Amino acid sequence: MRTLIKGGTVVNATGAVVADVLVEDETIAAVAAPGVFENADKVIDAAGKYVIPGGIDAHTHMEMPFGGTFSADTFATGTTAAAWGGTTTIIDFAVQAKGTSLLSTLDKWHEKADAHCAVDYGFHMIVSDVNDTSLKEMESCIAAGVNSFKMFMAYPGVFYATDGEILRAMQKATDTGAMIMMHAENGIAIDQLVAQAIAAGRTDPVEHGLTRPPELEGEATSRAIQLAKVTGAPLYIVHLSARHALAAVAQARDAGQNVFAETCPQYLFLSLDDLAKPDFEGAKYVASPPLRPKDHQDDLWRGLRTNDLSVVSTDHCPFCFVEQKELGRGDFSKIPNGMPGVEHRMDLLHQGVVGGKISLARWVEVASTTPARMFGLYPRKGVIAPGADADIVVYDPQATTHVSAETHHMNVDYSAYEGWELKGKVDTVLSRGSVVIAGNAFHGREGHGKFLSRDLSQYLV
Ligand SMILES: NC(=O)NCCC(=O)O
Ligand SMILES: [Zn+2]
Ligand SMILES: [Zn+2]
Repeated sequence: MRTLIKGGTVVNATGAVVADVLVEDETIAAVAAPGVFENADKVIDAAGKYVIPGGIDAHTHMEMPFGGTFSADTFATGTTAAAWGGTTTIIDFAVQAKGTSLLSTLDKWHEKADAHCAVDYGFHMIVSDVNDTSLKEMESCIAAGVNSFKMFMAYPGVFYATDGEILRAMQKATDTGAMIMMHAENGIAIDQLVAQAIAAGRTDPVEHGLTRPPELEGEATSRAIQLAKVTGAPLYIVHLSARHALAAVAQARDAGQNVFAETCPQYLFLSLDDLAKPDFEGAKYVASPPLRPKDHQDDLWRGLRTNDLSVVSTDHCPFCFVEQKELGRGDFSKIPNGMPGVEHRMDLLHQGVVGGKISLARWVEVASTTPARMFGLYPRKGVIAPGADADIVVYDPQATTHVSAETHHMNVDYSAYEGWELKGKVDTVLSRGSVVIAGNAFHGREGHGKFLSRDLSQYLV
């Protein structure tokens, strides 16, 4: 099957050029000057549109157990929503429960995801129980294509790891060539602030933000960086939200350390003001780290330009407002942490292009190319080039995306961006050569997505 994507502006992380893209079966066969290829089984007219590598969302949580409930998207609904939004690969987190093994956890996540995903997917592993067995099992995870391990300096009693445990896991990562991903917030100090707020009767959602001050994200980020330096492990700070943490990352990078960081659209576009919305509405915006005062946003956009922030992922972790966020009415600490977003990352980031905050090429780089490189998928993913998987988005920069819970495809009853009109729209999406989105129709299928066994030899970008 030959598909020709004709006359679009092909945008890679290296720049843009008007070209035709020839797809043969699941793979990009050639990129050439317009008109070079004549015969194809199917022609997609991309004139006036961008032709970009499919988005890679390196941080999602489908069906994730949290706070006595599960995030609301299944792998089927979440990857379908991802496809609608131009994301053709997700990397989700398998979550080790304390007292269980990493390998049984991995089996469990395969059971949830295999044969259900609409686009390709991989896993990171959350290590919440560091001991001799689980450290040894990290090697088996790597052999099974999972070579990035998330640890938590937050959530004491749940996912929290002590500095000693982190140090041991980092040593293992250094020995095996794995990546440590860090949720960097000082959970011990935060828990005290949370208890004090509840005791004082301060129970509204905004307290979630006020009890997790940016200094405690900055402190934990610095501590993680020092532990990584001592052990020699590469470190990837997830969902960085605050300028304090960004400064620590920038300093380490300037000093030549292999420290990387991602931020998320919610930290670029939303703020503590959203958490402060009345009538419990702020619960929709409870995620950790919390939304910050608006003046952090300019620093994050600058970090994206300077590459101190290398990736934008969503941390998609949806909980329904009516039935799930409700668990924390009267006690903000019981609101399930997480926000929906997998469907709108590409469009939201495109607003950064429209507003002159990042270039077109940088949009593609932070949303697709760098996550591919960082997590061992490049050049199979993250680039429009011969030999790459034909994961391609035809993006119309002139059309408008209207965001609403009434029309989105995520399995959640609200949108954090309700009513926003975004400039630009996903027009057509190919996943390994198959058209999964065309105009306003979904042509994909549950089970089309394949598990991606990843190799981290490319992580130093
Ligand atoms: N971020 C969040 O609030 N929920 C998802 C779990 C995590 O990434 O820490
Ligand atoms: Zn986290
Ligand atoms: Zn997360």
